[in-house]
Amino acid sequence: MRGFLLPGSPKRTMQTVNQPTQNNDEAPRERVRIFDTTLRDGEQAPGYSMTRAQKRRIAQALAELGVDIIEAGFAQASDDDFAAVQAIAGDLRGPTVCALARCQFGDIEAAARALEPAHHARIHVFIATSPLHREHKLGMSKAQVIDNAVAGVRRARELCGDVEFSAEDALRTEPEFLAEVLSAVIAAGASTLNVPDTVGYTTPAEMAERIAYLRRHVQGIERAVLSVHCHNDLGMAVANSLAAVGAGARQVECTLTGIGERAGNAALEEVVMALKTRSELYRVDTGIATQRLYPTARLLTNLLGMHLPRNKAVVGENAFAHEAGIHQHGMLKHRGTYEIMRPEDVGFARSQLVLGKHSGRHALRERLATLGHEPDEAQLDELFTRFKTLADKKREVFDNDLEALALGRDPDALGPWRIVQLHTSSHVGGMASATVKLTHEDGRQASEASIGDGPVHAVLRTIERATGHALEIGDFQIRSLSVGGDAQGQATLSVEHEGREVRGKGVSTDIVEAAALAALEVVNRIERLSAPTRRAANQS
Ligand SMILES: CC(=O)SCCNC(=O)CCNC(=O)[C@H](O)C(C)(C)COP(=O)(O)OP(=O)(O)OC[C@H]1O[C@@H](n2cnc3c(N)ncnc32)[C@H](O)[C@@H]1OP(=O)(O)O
Ligand SMILES: CC(C)C(=O)C(=O)O
Ligand SMILES: [Mg+2]
Repeated sequence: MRGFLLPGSPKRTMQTVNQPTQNNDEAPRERVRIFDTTLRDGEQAPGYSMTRAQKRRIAQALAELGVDIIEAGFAQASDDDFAAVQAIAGDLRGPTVCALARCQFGDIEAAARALEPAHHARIHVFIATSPLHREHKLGMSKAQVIDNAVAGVRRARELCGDVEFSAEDALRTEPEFLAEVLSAVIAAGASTLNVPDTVGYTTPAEMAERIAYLRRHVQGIERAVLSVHCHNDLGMAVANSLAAVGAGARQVECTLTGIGERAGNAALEEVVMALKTRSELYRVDTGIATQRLYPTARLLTNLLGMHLPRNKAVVGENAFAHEAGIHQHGMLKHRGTYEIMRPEDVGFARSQLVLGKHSGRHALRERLATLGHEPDEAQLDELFTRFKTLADKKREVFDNDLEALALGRDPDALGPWRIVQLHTSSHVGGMASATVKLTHEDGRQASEASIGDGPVHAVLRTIERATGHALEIGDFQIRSLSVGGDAQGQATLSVEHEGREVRGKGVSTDIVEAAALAALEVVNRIERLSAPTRRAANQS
């Protein structure tokens, strides 16, 4: 992990910053249920299909996160989706496990069968209510939609005590008709009424108005929980969900990192942290263990092989990282100047002050001090000039670079090791092998060969053997810097060495070569860092 821990007690600081202006902490808060549909609506989007084993692992993590309801799948969709719902229902004790079904008895009965092992089960039946869907998709009149909805809910209630009903495309449905459908399904036994903005069409003001309208006009609404399910086609899924909560909705349907149909669903972590951070406005609680948000999001993205944008709210790599000098100066004085949440509260270890070309002297001095260097003003000025020149070239300046600067060495120096030859071969279903020939600036040559689980693994092992440095890898990432057949791949590698982090970067059109260059940069940094110690040892 790059960056550094800011001084002072974070808890005390942030409490001061986020002092709610008109908060009456004595007043009882209502609970908003978090209904997670990562495994159903999230999975429905192209590219996010999951295996049964992956779904079980994510369901377990969602349970640990503290979600109230997990929509595990659509049992009628396929044998594997059925089996996934069934397995998750058997695995979990805490949260309610839910399965989606059309208003068709076959779907509802499949959902009930799959949910049999569940401690707490919910069948979620839906039918579209908007004119567009009624006329063009279902070919049903208003009366037929109501009949199907009521029959579906009744059948579900015969099989399960907890039934949710969704009026698909509710926000483009005539409000009076929507209220009529919802009144009918409450009478038929639904205890949760979901109001989906299926195509992400609504706005926060409109959503608040619709929820308020339903609270006034749906008969029996006091016996049911009103829920929202917002899509993000216009980027307003979270804002619309919050507006619904503000107007009285007490269940929010959402997905981790916002994956879902088209532009996705409301992102769970954003909804939860908005409710928590602005609790003086919403005055509700969720049962989410917010410290698990980042690890759970990481698990999902790793399992799906997805890449989150660095600026993703709450769980993105930059969510608590600061590079600009003015911000870093503010952060060093008081974290609240540029952070509205505590990184620890969402599962990050700490805030990061990343040193780059936008950084200033305050952050440079602070970082040098934590590395054991305390330059006077004139030395700092000189180091600062050299730091800016380096930052212009490198974009991000690591601790190793700063130490080299402080010790008067050239942080850009290559070597001592260089690659002379690199050869790898691999085939599907078998081991990979690598052969590497290296030269050292002291004249040594080293040639080694190794096998590994893949070509990158084989290359890293070969470099370890050739240079004699065991690399304890903390983090390894490969990302594409451009697109097309000749795209450049960038490998970044971070290694634990004698209690500190050493990082290396390699860029090539061949990702195996990029990984080799990154590993060699780490080895070279380790050797350059230990050079004075070695010299001193040789002299004594
Ligand atoms: C907004 C949402 O996210 S809704 C959930 C969407 N999720 C999915 O569709 C994923 C799972 N779906 C599937 O695996 C398949 O679509 C199945 C197995 C459910 C159905 O497959 P098929 O029988 O081949 O039907 P297909 O998907 O092509 O068409 C949908 C049918 O369901 C009907 N239908 C759609 N919604 C509903 C509903 N809520 N209640 C009753 N019938 C419905 C449609 O009118 C159409 O009927 P038709 O076959 O008589 O014309
Ligand atoms: C099935 C319903 C809840 C849905 O996903 C939607 O309308 O977006
Ligand atoms: Mg949806």
